[in-house]
Order: sequence, then structure tokens, then C-alpha cells
Amino acid sequence: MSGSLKIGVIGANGWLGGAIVQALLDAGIVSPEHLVLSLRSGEPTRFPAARWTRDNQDLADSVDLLIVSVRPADWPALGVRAAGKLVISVMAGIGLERLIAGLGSERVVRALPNAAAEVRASFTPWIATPALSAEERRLVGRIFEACGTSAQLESERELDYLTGLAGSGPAFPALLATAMMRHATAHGIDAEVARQAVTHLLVGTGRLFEKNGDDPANTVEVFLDYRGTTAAAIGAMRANGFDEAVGAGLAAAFHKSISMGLSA
Ligand SMILES: NC(=O)C1=CN([C@@H]2O[C@H](COP(=O)(O)OP(=O)(O)OC[C@H]3O[C@@H](n4cnc5c(N)ncnc54)[C@H](OP(=O)(O)O)[C@@H]3O)[C@@H](O)[C@H]2O)C=CC1
Ligand SMILES: O=C(O)[C@@H]1CCC=N1
Repeated sequence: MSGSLKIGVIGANGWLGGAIVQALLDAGIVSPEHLVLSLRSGEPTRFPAARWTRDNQDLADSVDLLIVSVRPADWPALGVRAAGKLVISVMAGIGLERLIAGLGSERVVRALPNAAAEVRASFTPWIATPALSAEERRLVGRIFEACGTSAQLESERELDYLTGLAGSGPAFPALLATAMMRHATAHGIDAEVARQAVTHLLVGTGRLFEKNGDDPANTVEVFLDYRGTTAAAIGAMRANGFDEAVGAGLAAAFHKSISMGLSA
């Protein structure tokens, strides 16, 4: 695979598709003139130097690597054939078997980036069919390293599980942040002050985790040892079902990632 690799992205006007294209360009994996991008409605809003089309089959025929980034519900109607092409799907739930049958290619990757690809901070688990060469696997690794960091998995079951934990993941700290902001403003804290407090605690905690690289449970233990405000909060959160609520949420995501792949 050389610098003249042609990449096509179906759904490039969408959130994740656009983020991946930007990451590919930023990392120099593809040049704009080697990009073919498709959209369904509206007009292209980004990447003016790329070739935009509404003809997905023409796109698939024109490129070396095809990335499919439409919503799972739009997959059955897509009808694109990509025999002999390397294909990456980032659609939640759609399994390798269905991708191979639908696309007519044996060289397929299922990947689950997350919304942080927009800031090149996604964690992206992925799995490939056995037909991918070592060089193609390196290329896939480079693509998702461009979006943040990545891990190649051995089993599709792991990917189904991580669809919730990693793919949906940014929504969960956002949910926590929403609950914290709601509580703070109900206690008279200015909404902008609450927003800043919550944003900085998420970013700051992430940076601490990156710096220390240890088990988050250690951080919880260190705070519990103070027997102060943090311990009081953690005790009350746990007594009110915090761990159970998180577990039930991740189990629901795991279940949905399997069921939506069967029904979409
Ligand atoms: N966003 C996220 O955080 C994550 C998303 N994913 C997966 O990525 C995929 C895309 O998600 P996301 O970017 O958020 O969704 P978006 O709705 O933002 O983007 C999907 C895009 O696909 C376009 N589209 C649909 N059908 C076609 C078609 N036939 N031809 C060309 N374009 C088409 C849509 O066009 P239109 O505007 O007309 O609807 C839309 O622009 C999903 O399968 C999702 O499961 C995975 C992990 C994380
Ligand atoms: O919620 C979803 O189904 C997809 C997967 C992760 C983000 N969006």
C-alpha cells in the first residue's frame, strides 16, 4: 500500500465518517485528491478537494479501500458490492458474516471507533477476517491510530461487548456530567460555572489516568482513605446502585449490539 492509496468513505458527511476523513488527512494517510466521499442528502460541507458523489457503487469501484460509515438501519438498503476490495465497516452491530455476504468481499474489517475520533482520541477496537494480509492489518492499525489509539481483537464477541464500552463510551461520562450539572444548578450554582467544573473534571481525570497509567480502582481507594467528602459521596452513590446501574447499562449495550445486527 503506497501513498497513492485511494480511499472511499460512504457516509462521509456524517459525524463519524467526517471525523475519520479528517484524521486520515491530518495523518497524511491519504491525500485529498485520492479521496472519494459519498453523501445521501444535503450538500458536502467539508473536504472540498475530495471527489464527492451520491453513487456509492461508483465510489466502491473507484477506490482501493472502502469505509462504510452509515447507520446500521441504512445498511440493508445500501446494496454496494465490493468484490476484491478491502472494506472497513464502523457500523455498530453488523457482524462480519453479514458484511462479507452483503459486500461480496472476504477482506473485511469491523471496527468501533468512538466520537472522540473527532479530536483524534478514540479508542478503536477492531477485528479482521482471516483473508487480510499482514500489510493490510498494518494499514488498518495506522488508520485507527490516526483516530487515537486502537486494538486488534481476536473474537467478534469482544467487539460486540466493546461496542457499548468503547463505541458508545463517550456518552456515559456525558451522562454523569449531565446528572452532576443538574444537581449543581438545582443547588444554585451558575450553569456556566457548573459546566466548566464538570468539563475540567472529565478532561483532568482523563489526563491523570493517562499520566499514572494504573487501575482506576486505585484512584478510588486513595480517595476513600481520606474518609472525607469524596468517601461520603462514593458511599452514597454506591448505596444508591451506582455499580449496578453502570453494569446494567453496559449489559444493555452488549445485548443491543447483538440484537441490532440481527434485525437491521
Ligand atoms: N457517532 C459515534 O459516536 C459512533 C458511530 N458509530 C457508527 O458509525 C456509523 C455512522 O454513525 P454517525 O456518523 O454517528 O451517523 P450520522 O448519521 O452522523 O452519519 C451517517 C451518514 O450516512 C449517510 N448515509 C446514509 N445512507 C447513505 C447512503 N446510502 N449513501 C451515502 N450516505 C448515506 C447519512 O446521510 P443523511 O444525512 O442523508 O442521513 C449520514 O450523513 C453508524 O453505523 C454508527 O453505528 C460507531 C461508533 C461511534
Ligand atoms: O449508539 C450506537 O448505536 C452507535 C454505536 C456507538 C455510537 N453510536
